[in-house]
Amino acid sequence: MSKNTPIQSIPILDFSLFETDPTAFLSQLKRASRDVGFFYLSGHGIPQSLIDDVLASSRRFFALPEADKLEIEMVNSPHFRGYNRVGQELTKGQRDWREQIDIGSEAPAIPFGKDQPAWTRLQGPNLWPRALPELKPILLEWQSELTKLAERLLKAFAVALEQDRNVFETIYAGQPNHLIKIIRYPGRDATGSEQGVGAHKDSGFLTLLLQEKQKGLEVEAEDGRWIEAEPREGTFVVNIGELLELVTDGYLKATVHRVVTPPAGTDRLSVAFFLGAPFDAEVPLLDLPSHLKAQAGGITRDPQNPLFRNSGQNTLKSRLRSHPDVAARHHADLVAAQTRAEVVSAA
Ligand SMILES: O=C(O)CCC(=O)C(=O)O
Ligand SMILES: [Fe+2]
Repeated sequence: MSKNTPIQSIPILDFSLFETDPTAFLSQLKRASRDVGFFYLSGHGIPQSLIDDVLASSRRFFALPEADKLEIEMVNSPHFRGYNRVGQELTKGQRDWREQIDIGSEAPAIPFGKDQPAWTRLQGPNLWPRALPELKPILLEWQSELTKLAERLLKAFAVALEQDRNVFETIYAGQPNHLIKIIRYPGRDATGSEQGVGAHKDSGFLTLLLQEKQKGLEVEAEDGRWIEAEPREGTFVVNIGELLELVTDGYLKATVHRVVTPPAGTDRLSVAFFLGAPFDAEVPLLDLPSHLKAQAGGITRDPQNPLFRNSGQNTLKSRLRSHPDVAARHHADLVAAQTRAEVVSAA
């Protein structure tokens, strides 16, 4: 961490440089993801036409009559998929003033059974709105394109960390585990609250965030100031999740961020893609070369938020906390067990 030079802004990285001048790109990547934990990514190769389709169909979904949206309400899904009304999701126990759809990997549900690990309940079908059939094909293409982009980024991280470029293969090989959230933050007049989403770190490996036009995302700097990550056309905001921090023993940084409710009379649209690890994976702890190890700060342990090396257990912990209505209706038996879980030792 560069203690002497607190960050002022979020750096912009051009991924096409990885092909033309890998040494320069990797040094920018290391710096950005170690000092800040956040960067803009341009030159990513995702077609603008697909980006436009995703944003336009997301807008059309939120404009549907409420009854059409409630048809796919998340509380109907034991797998935490579907629509949440404004104020239904919690961050650290406080309401987030946003409406959203959660879309995960498409896979058949695993029948519940005593001998199954609890995370198997996370796997299952998505809920798609009947009133907007275009959403499914567009979002499935988005899943596939963003998974490939995240895989390319993880390979760049592997090389930057002086590992075999396939060291993260367990994360993206087979059926990768990802979650898309399509989010709309209503303006202050509609919410009466500042909290679009409360301050948090992302729990997976990598997050790729598409922002429409309205700002609101803020990143916490070392000195406690909040730095705006306003939308920049043609870019994604990329940030490190807690699992990538864990596997690098804190060399890469999961940074706290939040979204502030947009001004009265406006709203804000964003589409987040979270790459996790397959639910049955144990995340690898990397053996960094000594000169990198010397700069690894260790992970931040929070007794209120234990980190598990098992990906499914980790995801389930986050989902049960964020969606108490789904937890109460479908997983009451797990809620008590959750609190007895142990903090992982990264040693
Ligand atoms: O909507 C955004 O800009 C960010 C949302 C976010 O941080 C999250 O859902 O984890
Ligand atoms: Fe986040």
